[in-house]
Amino acid sequence: MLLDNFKVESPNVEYGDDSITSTYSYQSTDLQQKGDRWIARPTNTQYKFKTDTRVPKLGVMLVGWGGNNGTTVTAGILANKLGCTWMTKEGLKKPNYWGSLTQASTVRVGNFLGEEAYTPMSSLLPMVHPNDIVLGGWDISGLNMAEAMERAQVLDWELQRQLVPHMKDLEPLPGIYDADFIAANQDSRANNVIKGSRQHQVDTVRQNIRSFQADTGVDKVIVLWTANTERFGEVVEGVNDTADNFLAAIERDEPELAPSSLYAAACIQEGVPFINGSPQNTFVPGLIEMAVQRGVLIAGDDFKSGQTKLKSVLVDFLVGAGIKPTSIVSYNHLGNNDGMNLSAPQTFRSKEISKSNVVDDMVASNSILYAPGEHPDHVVVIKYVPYVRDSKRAMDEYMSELFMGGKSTIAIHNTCEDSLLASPIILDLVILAELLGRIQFHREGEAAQAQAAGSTAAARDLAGYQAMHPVASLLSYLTKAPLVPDGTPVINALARQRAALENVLRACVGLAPDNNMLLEFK
Ligand SMILES: NC(=O)c1ccc[n+]([C@@H]2O[C@H](COP(=O)([O-])OP(=O)(O)OC[C@H]3O[C@@H](n4cnc5c(N)ncnc54)[C@H](O)[C@@H]3O)[C@@H](O)[C@H]2O)c1
Ligand SMILES: O=P([O-])([O-])O[C@@H]1[C@@H](O)[C@H](O)[C@@H](O)[C@H](O)[C@@H]1O
Repeated sequence: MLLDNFKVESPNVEYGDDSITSTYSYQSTDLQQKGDRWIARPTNTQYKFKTDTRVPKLGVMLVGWGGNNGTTVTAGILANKLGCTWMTKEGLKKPNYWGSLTQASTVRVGNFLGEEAYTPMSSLLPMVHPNDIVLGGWDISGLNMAEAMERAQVLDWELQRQLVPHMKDLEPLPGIYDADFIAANQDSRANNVIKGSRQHQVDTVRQNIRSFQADTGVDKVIVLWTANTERFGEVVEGVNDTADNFLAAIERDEPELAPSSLYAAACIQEGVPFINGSPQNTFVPGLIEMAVQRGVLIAGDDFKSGQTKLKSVLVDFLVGAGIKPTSIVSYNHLGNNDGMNLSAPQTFRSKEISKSNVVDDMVASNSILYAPGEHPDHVVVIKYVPYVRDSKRAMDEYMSELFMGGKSTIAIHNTCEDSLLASPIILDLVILAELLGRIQFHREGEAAQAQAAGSTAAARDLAGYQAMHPVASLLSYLTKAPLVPDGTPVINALARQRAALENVLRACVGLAPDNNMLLEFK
């Protein structure tokens, strides 16, 4: 059963005019080693959460707006907003937001008279609705969104035809272009670029953001990178290793500053969240320091949309079942511009890294199966085959060792329009990033200590509440290579990632995590 009108009544939650406050008892475990024995002590920490329930008018500026993902997410929002339907050989199609965690997934609330009861994830806390998002952005290719949507060849023409009048006047702003960071085959489309020094480029992007907010009247802006995958940038001492060095390096026009990092620097200086949907190391140490100093949300890297998303489920299942994956080969070919850009070794390497590291946490979780330093063979292959366009063909082979010397081979073939997988993820990233910006918390005792210590206003408000850490690891479910605060665990297992996000949202309305024990029925 689906509960579409849902509210928690509890002494632990209060629904106010502009906020929801909750008291949450966070259970964890304190581990200590005593000789050759480990002692686990359950802990119980009282948290208070406060969620501002005033949902803003959200503006989203996409870097790479004219790409397959950018045009598809734009078209998807318009089709839903306009209620477009279109006929195909399979019959009438209607718009939806399937593939979006926030818009099309549910959360178990409990059991009613023996029937499991669920509510839409979007009903847990007030969130931006995708239909209300105002889009803009930059692209080094000057095509308007209607022309770019046609170039992308993702959506049925019967739908595109209806959307052309609504997209032909959507023009991408000139982008920051540096041929050294993407494949040479992208140069021919770079006809819409910001000329001049890197300082001028950053200043221009900052002005673009301010003008977009003023012209559209949006309350908040979030910028998301869905432009081409860049090569990994070098971390250079004195250039991009600290916030101050990064800003000075821009002024000196240092060449080893990637366009994606320049956009991010512009956003962080404008106090605008920046999300990286590609695998390159946009967030060099200097940018992370800048974001943390200024309390600006950053998140990434690389949308987790298809082959890797499945891998973060399958390997978790195998290792969790005590089966030992020993060889993982992930091959795919695709024919879109992303695939063309990835046909260059330096950009492919960025993607190879993000697609390969996704099993590390699961392998490390089971030392019964794996000796120290042991891990499965893991190969990633991506080939560019123009004919298949956006319809990626993924073939995976998982070999594992079983009971008594047995072997298992799982072979998977997976065909999908890559942009139809990524577009809902783009929506989730911006909707959840906006929501996280409205959630504050404090731990028992900390608020008083902070107030006594006269904590800086930026760190806490008068009631002692503080914002979530600017490095938004809660968005890990949506990324292949989760960006996490220094010294914190990188979790790739999809079920754990989803549980972390869902349980924080539940805590904000005073609901405990779903422990799945169903003791009432045992
Ligand atoms: N399923 C998916 O589609 C998926 C999954 C994970 C990651 N990604 C990543 O998302 C990104 C976009 O994918 P896509 O299929 O839309 O690619 P695309 O090539 O169709 O679109 C990228 C767009 O970015 C523009 N661009 C490149 N550099 C730019 C810059 N510096 N400034 C502004 N615009 C710039 C290009 O002109 C192009 O229009 C890629 O990096 C891809 O690896 C995609
Ligand atoms: O999300 P996923 O399917 O594992 O990975 C995808 C790759 O397989 C594909 O080759 C690439 O073009 C996409 O950008 C995406 O990264």
